[in-house]
Amino acid sequence: MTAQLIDGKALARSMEAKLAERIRALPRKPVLAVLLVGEDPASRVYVRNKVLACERTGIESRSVHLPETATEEDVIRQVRAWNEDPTVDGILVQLPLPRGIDAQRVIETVALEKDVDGFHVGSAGALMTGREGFRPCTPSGVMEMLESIGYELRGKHALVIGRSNIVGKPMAMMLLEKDATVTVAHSRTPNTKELALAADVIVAAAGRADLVTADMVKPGAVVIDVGMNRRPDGRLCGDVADDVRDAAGWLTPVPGGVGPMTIAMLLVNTVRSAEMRLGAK
Ligand SMILES: Nc1nc2c(c(=O)[nH]1)N[C@@H](CN(C=O)c1ccc(C(=O)N[C@@H](CCC(=O)O)C(=O)O)cc1)CN2
Repeated sequence: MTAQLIDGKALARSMEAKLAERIRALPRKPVLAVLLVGEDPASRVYVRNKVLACERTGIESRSVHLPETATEEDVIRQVRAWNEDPTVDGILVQLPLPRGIDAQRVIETVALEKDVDGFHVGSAGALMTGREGFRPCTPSGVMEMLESIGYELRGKHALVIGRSNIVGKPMAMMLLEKDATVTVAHSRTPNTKELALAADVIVAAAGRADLVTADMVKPGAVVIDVGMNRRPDGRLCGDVADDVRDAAGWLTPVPGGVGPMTIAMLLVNTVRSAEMRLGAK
């Protein structure tokens, strides 16, 4: 069996086109404020891709780039300024932040109604209790990808590998909300292979190349690769080994899978925030 690929880039582009239409119906462009701190090369790429996606869709992005030497107070001052600016609909602080800056404190400073990353504890609580709120972009993108193939999660066994606040935990909540039976494995889980072999859906989000191999995958399973790693030769790869193509039924590629969908969902959240602020929804 060769897995069918779920093309995240194509799905993201079709979502952008629909968003562009919604934006044209608004009295002004939605505004996304983007804060990058330091010189992390990957973060620079992601922020650039977000700004480009905003341009394609008709969202105004306002970027601020603070130096590596910026203090936590510098970062918080910038976030507070955007909180108070009524023309800003969404605030994004690119992670990771440089060492010495308490990322959680910065995230909690973002006004809940502008938390388009969905990382604020209030947004996390809303997700946990099934209430309305902004949801983290990567797991939301994964849910869109599953929906795009018409996958019915009810009663299925889903394994999430990774327990981060921005992917693993919210991913588990969203799968649970759709009536999947969810297991979360992590670095201390002794029997990840056994759990994976029993899973209909595997979401690999541990940040380790080749973590999921073909011998861990039930034939026909859906395998979602959230990993973003670099091989020693510089090539980008996910957490899922190449040979999984021969075992899975569906597979997301890296690049061109979950990454572009993460950005698309950020745009969705930003447009939704603008619509709420402008009374359009
Ligand atoms: N504030 C946030 N910080 C981080 C988030 C986030 O959702 N919000 N998630 C990750 C990084 N991330 C988004 O910022 C992200 C990662 C990868 C991609 C992407 O499109 N990747 C491309 C390949 C890009 C490349 O060439 O390197 C792909 O997969 O095709 C988008 C967003 C951590 N930080």
